[in-house]
Amino acid sequence: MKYLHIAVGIIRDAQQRIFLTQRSADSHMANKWEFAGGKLESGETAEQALKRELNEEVGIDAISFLPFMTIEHQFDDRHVTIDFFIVEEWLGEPYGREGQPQRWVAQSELVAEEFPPANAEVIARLKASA
Ligand SMILES: Nc1nc2c([nH]c(=O)n2[C@@H]2O[C@H](COP(=O)(O)OP(=O)(O)OP(=O)(O)O)[C@@H](O)[C@H]2O)c(=O)[nH]1
Ligand SMILES: [Mg+2]
Repeated sequence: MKYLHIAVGIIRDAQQRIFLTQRSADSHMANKWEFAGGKLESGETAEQALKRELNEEVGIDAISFLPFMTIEHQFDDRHVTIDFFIVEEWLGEPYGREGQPQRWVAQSELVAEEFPPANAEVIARLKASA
């Protein structure tokens, strides 16, 4: 069993829209929509990994972010711990820097089934507070 620690950013603009990217066809949870982020490298804190991943994947420099929730999820082949952060201040304009499809969605219109199952509780909480 693989144990992964992941940091992801829920990038939210002033109109309460959230920036999503689509996972590639050959990745775990292929074609699902996601919040940008990825695995902590050795020696990194979740905050450091978040900043690095947001720069690599969506081309922004995160200026301020707050912990939103931490989820543990058991997939068939891996156990993940995901630290979700709300990101509301950044430099640059987010885009799919690795060529991945992107879109902005109103927080109230997020659809849980479009994301990996590990995200269910996060989506429910975001919609409840929209
Ligand atoms: N980035 C991201 N990963 C998620 C989310 N929800 C979720 O279950 N995951 C899972 O968490 C893991 C994150 O890995 P990743 O593929 O983004 O990691 P990474 O950017 O370091 O990728 P790499 O090692 O392929 O370069 C995957 O198993 C992915 O399916 C989410 O909202 N965002
Ligand atoms: Mg990633």
